[in-house]
Amino acid sequence: MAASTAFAGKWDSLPVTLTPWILDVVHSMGHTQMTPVQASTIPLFMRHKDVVVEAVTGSGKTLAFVIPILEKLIRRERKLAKNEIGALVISPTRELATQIHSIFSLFLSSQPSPRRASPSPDEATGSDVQLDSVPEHPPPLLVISSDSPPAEDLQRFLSTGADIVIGTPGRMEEFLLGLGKNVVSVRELEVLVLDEADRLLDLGFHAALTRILTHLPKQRRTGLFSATMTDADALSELVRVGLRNPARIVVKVQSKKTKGTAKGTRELIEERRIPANLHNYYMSCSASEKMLQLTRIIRHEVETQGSSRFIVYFATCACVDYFYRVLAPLLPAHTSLFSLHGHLPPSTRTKTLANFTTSAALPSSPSILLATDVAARGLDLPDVDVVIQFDPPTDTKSFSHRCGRTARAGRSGTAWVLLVGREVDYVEFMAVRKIPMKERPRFSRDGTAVSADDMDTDDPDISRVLASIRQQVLTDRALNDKAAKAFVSFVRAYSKHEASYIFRVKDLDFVGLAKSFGLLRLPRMPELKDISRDGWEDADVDWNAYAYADKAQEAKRLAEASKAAPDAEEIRRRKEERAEKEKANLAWSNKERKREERDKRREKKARKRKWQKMQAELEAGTKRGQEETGESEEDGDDWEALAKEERMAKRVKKGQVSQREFDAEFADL
Ligand SMILES: Nc1ncnc2c1ncn2[C@@H]1O[C@H](COP(=O)(O)OP(=O)(O)OP(=O)(O)O)[C@@H](O)[C@H]1O
Repeated sequence: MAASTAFAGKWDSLPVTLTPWILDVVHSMGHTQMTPVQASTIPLFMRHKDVVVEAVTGSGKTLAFVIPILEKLIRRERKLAKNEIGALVISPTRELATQIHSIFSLFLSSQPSPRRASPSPDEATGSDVQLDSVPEHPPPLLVISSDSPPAEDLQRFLSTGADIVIGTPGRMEEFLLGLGKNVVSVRELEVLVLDEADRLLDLGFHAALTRILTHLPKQRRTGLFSATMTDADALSELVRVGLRNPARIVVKVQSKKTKGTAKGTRELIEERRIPANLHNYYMSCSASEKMLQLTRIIRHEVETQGSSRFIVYFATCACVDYFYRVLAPLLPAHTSLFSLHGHLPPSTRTKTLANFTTSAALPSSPSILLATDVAARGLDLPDVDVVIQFDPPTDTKSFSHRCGRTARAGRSGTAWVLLVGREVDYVEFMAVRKIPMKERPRFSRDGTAVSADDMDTDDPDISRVLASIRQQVLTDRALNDKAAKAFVSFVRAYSKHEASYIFRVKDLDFVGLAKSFGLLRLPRMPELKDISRDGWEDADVDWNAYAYADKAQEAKRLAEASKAAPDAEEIRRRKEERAEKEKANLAWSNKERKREERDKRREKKARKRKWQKMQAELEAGTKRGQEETGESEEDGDDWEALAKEERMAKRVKKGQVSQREFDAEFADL
């Protein structure tokens, strides 16, 4: 079905009636009307239909499955036993699972206290009547890879008797089929939801999901949700094995576009896979200018748009880790920086997200989260004004998910992506996928646009940025390690781009890129072996004296350096050792060569013997063939092949065919 992003009516217009306290919670969230995806999905999912739901980011998909799950469990005739679960939600990241868990918790903590129909005679006479304070529906359980062991999931389950379990695939499998196999009963399971289903498959959880699906009862309802539900083979396979005759719900966004013609302007309706209120921009600049333009976009957004909360996406964990350490002096004063990536411990990730979400971001004191794709999907971070993709994502679907962290639930937002050189072809690539982008020119120092003609003029601020980053790197050798690691990881990630005909390592401007990273020298890596180093200058560094800020790390470096510095005797010994090794290698390779030659000779002899034997058999067989009848087709083929071989052997003898051609033809005989 197609729908606009406008709201789709009040909650009481649903063809199914929601439980009053559920409706109260929805209203208390400030949601007076349903979004289109909620209006389409809730009645179907509540009415025992499997669903595959694709709707743009920030369109309210979470409530579209949370409400039906709660309604189904509330309406059960028999209460679930303590070891039974009624619903499962699986999501690809712990952050997203935690967010979904908190929404279920909000609902379940708002359920009315259970009342007994009439007090028992004892209670009626007693003055201190004890009402049952245990809620009818226990709080949900979260099972994610975290700092606690899987056994604790089970302990918490047994103590709360949760009906709804939310988790990541690996930990969920452990909970249901590993440690919890004989404890957790899925007999009564009514609903399974796979949130960000396509991502679950991209991350390689197909096998784990299939094992979980097979373990669950068949009469359950299943829902698949995502903003990018492509018809990938794996997804179709999942739908085939996990869903029964599902309803496919696709909520499309339509936006108006004015087109100028000779006769005036015309309004066109454009279908897009990003929110209608998202301003989606791209900027084309050189590699060395990327960092400078990033800082100028932020400044522009803060000063002219009043933006205060940003997410900046980088290609790898190492890039986030490094730029988090060196970016601050280039940003507006009083900026709070946060970093989030998959190599951080779970507890740090949780804390960072909480701090970013609650930081008092104002244009006078902006908050910027530097992140990898771990923060691309599903996260509902409030009031994100701007998303900047410093590096376009390797997975093309991530593009719309990253942009979708802003412009959520009808709010407006802005997204930028920085593209270098032929990467601008990405604009067309995304347009075909209904993700349109508008070009924005580069910013000059005073914040005005730089015309495309000035593209090649080197901005003096590029070297200022480079100098500023280098200056910081020089204060701590650890930063140099991080810079090199980030650079190498960037190049490696670049080679894995899905749109590989656009993002080609061989097109990378390594020198410009290295400048943008503020490198002190170019790292040793195969990709850089044959590049031109024009325009590159190593920083003037005394590498022996360049120290780690961390005292223990520096002491270790010095100790290793003194061990590593060889005296004359040691140099002579190493030389001899090397010569010995080379000799041994030479001897070994000679031996290897001789062995190969011997093997080849043996093979040749064996082939010859085989051929002679077959020739003899052929002669005998021809005689027999004259006496017998009814050869099988296969036998016939064999004889034919042998005859052909004999004919060809004769031609080899006459010099009409080379031995090599003969061998190639009959190599498998
Ligand atoms: N009916 C509604 N009215 C107004 N706001 C709503 C409504 N339903 C949900 N929202 C709000 O919209 C925001 C986005 O919702 P949600 O996170 O469910 O989106 P989503 O479609 O799952 O996005 P994504 O694809 O990025 O995961 C949330 O802040 C949520 O509180």
